[in-house]
Amino acid sequence: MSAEERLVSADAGGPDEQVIEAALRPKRLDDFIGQQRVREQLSLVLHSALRRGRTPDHVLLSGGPGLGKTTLAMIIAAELGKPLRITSGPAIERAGDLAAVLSTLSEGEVLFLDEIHRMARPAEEMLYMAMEDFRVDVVVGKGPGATAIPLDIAPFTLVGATTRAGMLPGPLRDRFGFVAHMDFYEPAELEVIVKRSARLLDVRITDGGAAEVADRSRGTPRIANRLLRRVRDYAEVRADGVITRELARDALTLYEVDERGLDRLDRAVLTSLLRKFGGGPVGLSTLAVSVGEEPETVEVVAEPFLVRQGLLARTPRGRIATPAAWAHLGLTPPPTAPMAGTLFDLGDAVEEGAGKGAGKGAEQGDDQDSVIS
Ligand SMILES: Nc1ncnc2c1ncn2[C@@H]1O[C@H](COP(=O)(O)OP(=O)(O)OP(=O)(O)O)[C@@H](O)[C@H]1O
Repeated sequence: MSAEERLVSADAGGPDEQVIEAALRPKRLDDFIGQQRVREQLSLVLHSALRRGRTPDHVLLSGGPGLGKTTLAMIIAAELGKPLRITSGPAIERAGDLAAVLSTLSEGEVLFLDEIHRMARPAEEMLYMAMEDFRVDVVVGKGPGATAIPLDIAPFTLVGATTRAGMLPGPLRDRFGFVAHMDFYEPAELEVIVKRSARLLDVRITDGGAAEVADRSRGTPRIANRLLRRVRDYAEVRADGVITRELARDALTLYEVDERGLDRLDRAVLTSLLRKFGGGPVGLSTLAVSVGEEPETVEVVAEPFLVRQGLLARTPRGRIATPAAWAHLGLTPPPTAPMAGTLFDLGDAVEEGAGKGAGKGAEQGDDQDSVIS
């Protein structure tokens, strides 16, 4: 099962979903829900630049998919009253691609560079100079006869977005005057987002209905909006169109999204770990075979959320279930289960498992490169 096929995937959906997402985006900072510290800090950066009549510092937004980075980039342009140009790291394969974008920017324009960590190296170096001096060197010709022609560009604000801040080279990160880390949202914040989206989609929802959708949305607005649309379908076909808590619960049970936001794959991995392997430790490949999936799918698609929820830990000896996993699936751990009846320090287990080269004599070699995402 790929990430795109999952209702609870935080990755962007197809073109149809993107049209709906665009309609649901808050347009101004005041409408942006949650991320209070980021919002306040950003508001200061933007408004002080506006008062001074200068372009604000470049902004780096880091955080998982679907948390609102694109939305914030659009809001930044709107607050500044400037146009927004959108491109992405993978679209910039050569320095010339970047030069073409930079040289056509108008004064004060906001350039949104999504997935900035995936930009080609030579383009990255060109970007350093553009960010600092609003100038690029365009190289004409090849070999010994090549000449660098300096080209002035209009002062602009770069908004870079990345899901992997750790992969950005230091010199690039240092050129951003403001770095914002976007966290997962609290259920109460998601509840407000769900209600706002329901209003825009002309869907009737009770407080309880919104809370139920929010609780199952894995801390991510994109997932909340997607679940809301599926629950709306259910409400329209099977009921009178109003989303109550009970209806949301029934609908999401039908879509196999449980009360903590786990879906069928997550639960299959967890169930197998508990029922077939007594809670572990078990190696990634063995666990993946037991649920009929590729190891990569289990590792990339299912595990990060299970780890985040404190249900599964990656250790040098393999994957283990935490006491919370037994409780979530309503099962009693056997006395031999890892850490049964003890207080479980997830932090230690995670760190051991994540360390490079950790666990040379690990029970399952396929767990050694695991990194907690
Ligand atoms: N704080 C928020 N308030 C209301 N809606 C939000 C908020 N954050 C995100 N959304 C909604 O969630 C959806 C996804 O947001 P967005 O595209 O900005 O995420 P992203 O972080 O850029 O994702 P990706 O990394 O995949 O590009 C949009 O429909 C947006 O309206």
